[in-house]
Amino acid sequence: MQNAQTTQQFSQFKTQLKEQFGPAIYDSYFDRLSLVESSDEQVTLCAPTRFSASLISQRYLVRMRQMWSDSISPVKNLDIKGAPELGMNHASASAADASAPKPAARRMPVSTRRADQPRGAKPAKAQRPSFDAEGAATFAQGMTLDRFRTNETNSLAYRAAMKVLEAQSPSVTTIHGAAGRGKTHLLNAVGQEWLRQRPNDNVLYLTYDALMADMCEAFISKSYKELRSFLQNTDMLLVDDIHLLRGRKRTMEELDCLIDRLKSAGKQVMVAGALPPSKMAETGVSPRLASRLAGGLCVAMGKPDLALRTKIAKQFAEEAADSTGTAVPTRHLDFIARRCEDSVRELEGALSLVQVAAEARADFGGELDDESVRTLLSDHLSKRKPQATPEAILDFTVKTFDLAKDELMGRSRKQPIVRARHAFCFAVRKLTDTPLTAIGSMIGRDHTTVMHSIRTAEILAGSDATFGTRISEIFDEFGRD
Ligand SMILES: Nc1ncnc2c1ncn2[C@@H]1O[C@H](COP(=O)(O)OP(=O)(O)OP(=O)(O)O)[C@@H](O)[C@H]1O
Repeated sequence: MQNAQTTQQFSQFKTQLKEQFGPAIYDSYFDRLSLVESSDEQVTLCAPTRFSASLISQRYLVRMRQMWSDSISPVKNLDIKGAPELGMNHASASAADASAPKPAARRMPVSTRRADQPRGAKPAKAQRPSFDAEGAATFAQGMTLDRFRTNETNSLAYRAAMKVLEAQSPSVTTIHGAAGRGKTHLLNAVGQEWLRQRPNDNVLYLTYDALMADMCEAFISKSYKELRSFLQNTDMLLVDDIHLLRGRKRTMEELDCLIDRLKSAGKQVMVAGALPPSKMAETGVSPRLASRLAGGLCVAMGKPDLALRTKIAKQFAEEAADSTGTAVPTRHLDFIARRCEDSVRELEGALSLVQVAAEARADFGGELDDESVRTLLSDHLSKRKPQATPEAILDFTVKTFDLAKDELMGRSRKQPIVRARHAFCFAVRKLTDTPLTAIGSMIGRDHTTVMHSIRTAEILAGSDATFGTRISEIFDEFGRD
């Protein structure tokens, strides 16, 4: 903790600042300053953001240093740093021990991601902090490149991110896709990897909150010029959730100029949003900004397929097992990966719930059974069950057996194809009220063949584990357990 003397000195200093500059300037600039370090050599003050630190320094530093020396004690150097630079939470900076060693200075971006998220503990989407907390945040620790799983469904976005990191040519890269697909993760991963490779660079990670906080501050203190020069002093810019800026005319104008300037200066800019730039203007993003983005590389973050969801589920479970000692069985992971189709965030939510339930069971020496997992996730999953129609079951069956529709409907007697036909007939019969003749006509067979298929499927489901699993997958998909 600060000792009583330094606390008192700092409060005296703030009173003088108020008297000297008047309440309006005091409220805009000095009120949220806190003391980090105080010695004969050095006084360090902390402002909530790097922008406010740079603004106050440009305008008032010389006079502040003089005032400190005149009224508190002679000091060689007085500095103002943004909380992210100091690697500290501004809210806690005022309570920091002024005599404690200064945390190592880190070049941190203006970022709204909090740094204290445990690896793999929860869906890593961080809460959006308030203005006061803005300067405290940094990249989400768990959103690193090595934790980003890829396959063909997100390979375009991943490759584009690698190009940004290679920085061979100035570029503006936009990644777009629905919520929870991994755009923020990739942005955070690129920013962290960039800093790892180029530790002296200024990487600026802007989210809606961070940008609006800076814009507000610039508006209150009439300092758009300073904000501009602060933002332009960056080596690589990351902008998240750009679609949220819709309707914010002035902010979009500033951002458009910033991207233009950075691009002209040969810097890399990477942007994430819900929609492709070609559609952004329709939803209120300024046409200029949208067209600037459209002129760069635009790639979609695709919907994760089953293979990718399974990879992510395994990674999640391994990390959770490492930290808790409780491993969720693979069959539960497969079930969750099959059922959470739309977003990785939703997948992580379901995994978290099952992980906690598995840990709770383990506390009493038990294991989670299939029924418990289904019950646990029933709210979560029931709304997602597609309607069981013969056509939907046909589509899903060919996917499950990894066949083309033509093969299942054709004449081949090869075992995997015949088994897929049995599974299809069985599932349609059990899951719908479709008559045998109608099932038969879908696959070019008569009703006696369909009856035979259903009987064979019943026997195989009990005797052949692989076939049984595939039947369960079809039943899981359409909801009758
Ligand atoms: N390919 C992936 N590998 C590992 N984890 C992933 C992957 N994709 C997403 N995630 C995880 O899923 C969660 C949601 O991802 P993220 O926040 O990046 O989504 P988003 O596309 O930015 O969503 P929004 O548009 O709502 O901001 C995060 O915890 C993230 O780490």
